Amino acid sequence: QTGSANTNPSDSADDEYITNVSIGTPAQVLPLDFDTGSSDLWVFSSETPKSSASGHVTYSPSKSSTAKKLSGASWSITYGDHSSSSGDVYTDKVTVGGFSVSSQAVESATKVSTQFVQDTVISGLLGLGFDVGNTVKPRAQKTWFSNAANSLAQPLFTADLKHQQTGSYNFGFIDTTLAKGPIGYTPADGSEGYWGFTATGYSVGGAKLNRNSITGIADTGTTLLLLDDDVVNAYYNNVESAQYDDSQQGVVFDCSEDLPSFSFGVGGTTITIPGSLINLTPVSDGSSTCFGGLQSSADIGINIFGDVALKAALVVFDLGNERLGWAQK
Ligand SMILES: N#Cc1c(N)n[nH]c1N1CCCC1
Repeated sequence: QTGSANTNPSDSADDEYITNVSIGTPAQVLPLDFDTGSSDLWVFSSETPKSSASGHVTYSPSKSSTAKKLSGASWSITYGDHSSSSGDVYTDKVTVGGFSVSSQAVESATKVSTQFVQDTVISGLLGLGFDVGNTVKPRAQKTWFSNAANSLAQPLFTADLKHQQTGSYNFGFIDTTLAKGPIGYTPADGSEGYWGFTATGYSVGGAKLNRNSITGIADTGTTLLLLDDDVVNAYYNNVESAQYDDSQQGVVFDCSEDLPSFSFGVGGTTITIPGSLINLTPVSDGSSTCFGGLQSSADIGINIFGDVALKAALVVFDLGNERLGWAQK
């Protein structure tokens, strides 16, 4: 068995990607942010304060004949950007791309932070990280993918995110026609709950890859490519107008710049991010100053291959073999 779901950028900056998920009986369809960097499936619900839920599609367990309260269970999560949410837990049928998990932990939000209240295009997150990262207490719950894995044709999923176009999350199969190059596989470290891996080197503007390895995570829930300062500087030294903008909290440059590509080696293959994907968006509507898609990870303490990097590749999240596959597209 397999599943295939379309995913769409939330706005003109590809800030996040929205995927519809069916929860309960009859189906309640919620737009969720699929996040390989976390491991909770949580939603805005009938239990979310009305003022916070305004503008959001919500899940009502009382309207689902298959919903069951998970007695005594609670959850609370804080993300790296300091956004947070918490609440209680139900189990219900959850269908993604036509594949159903009959009893999935659906974490209902009784509290959500301002960032989520304001982000009305999503109704929550579907974590695709490792189960060790799940925040439900007293007993951690499995992710939707973890519950699905044994019934899928293969215990893997792929992410095909695109710039300003519809992409896909496929479950249980690899559609190699989505890629232009071979899939390079490398071991994945799930011990922290993330999909950790090591790139073997990098280069700017089509030069030969160096041998400076980069260890980081493949994270669909992060917009940017966040790397060490020495890598960021090596890149922007090639961008004449690049400067650090305190108010924007990042490197900006003239939108008219012809940006170099950024390449990294992984699993014996090379993934090249075209410069166009690194010109993320004007700092404000109509501005001729643009914000960089490559920024420093120094304040985070972990390198994050977020959507800017993922948009250049077909990425295979292979749980069965504890490995990540990257293919140029
Ligand atoms: N910060 C952060 C973060 C991350 N590294 N992966 N997913 C994240 N979020 C999902 C929703 C809010 C933040």
